[in-house]
Amino acid sequence: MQLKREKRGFGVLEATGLRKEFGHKVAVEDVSFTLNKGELFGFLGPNGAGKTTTIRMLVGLLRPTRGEIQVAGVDLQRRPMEAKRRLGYVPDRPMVHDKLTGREFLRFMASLYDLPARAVDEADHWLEQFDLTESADDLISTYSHGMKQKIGLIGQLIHEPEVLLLDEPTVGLDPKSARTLRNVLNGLCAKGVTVLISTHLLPIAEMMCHRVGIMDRGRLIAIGSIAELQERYHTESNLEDLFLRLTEAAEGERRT
Ligand SMILES: Nc1ncnc2c1ncn2[C@@H]1O[C@H](COP(=O)(O)OP(=O)(O)OP(=O)(O)O)[C@@H](O)[C@H]1O
Repeated sequence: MQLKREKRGFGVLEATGLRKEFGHKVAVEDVSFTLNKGELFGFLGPNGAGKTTTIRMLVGLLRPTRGEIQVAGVDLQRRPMEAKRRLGYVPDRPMVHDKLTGREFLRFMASLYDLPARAVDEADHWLEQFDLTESADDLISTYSHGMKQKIGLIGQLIHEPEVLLLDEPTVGLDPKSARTLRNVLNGLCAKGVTVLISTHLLPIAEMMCHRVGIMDRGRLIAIGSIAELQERYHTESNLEDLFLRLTEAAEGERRT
């Protein structure tokens, strides 16, 4: 399946030569990759590797110091509005408005994307799937962290993005919600949505993702399916062992 997808090679999200400097600090250095239509991509790396910085550049919240980003063929820097309509982004800390109810928040998100009011009614199935129907008319200030994560995600689904990026999406979710999230993401990919998730949960990434990319100290040090990485590094190790081996090897090379 995966090989077929890669041969088809329809790049929906393309990053070329991304670099981000914060003052003298280089947080991201020469990162390039292409994600295909319907692909579930795991973005991995130790703390401080540059994942969030890269994601924030990919969704247009941070301007790259250098490099280009194309979303479904649209240049994010030159045509930001057009590119951003095709994107959904759920940060690790939910960006939701405490003073609104869940349903009011969804109406607000629909208005940002100029969607008709019925788009919110059509989101009822998402509320149902994430067990939020009963609390949809409660103020978000009364929601738990996990509930805020879930309403934030639904707010990013109603404009039907072609590319969805989620930073640490399972943090704060109970086991049932985490499973629902996995099923929802698999369902979106089957419909052709491209999904990038950053996570430290390597068994989850191994189970869910078609390909993974491993960041370390600002650089993308490996990218491929688990089978491709095993072949490339002549091992049958699982993703956790591969991850530790690759990131420790990069550390060793820097020391020598
Ligand atoms: N606004 C900023 N100003 C200065 N340095 C920053 C800023 N944002 C990030 N950094 C630095 O850039 C590097 C990459 O950070 P980033 O948050 O992208 O890592 P990450 O891979 O998402 O880490 P984690 O897994 O811990 O969330 C870190 O060294 C961080 O301190």
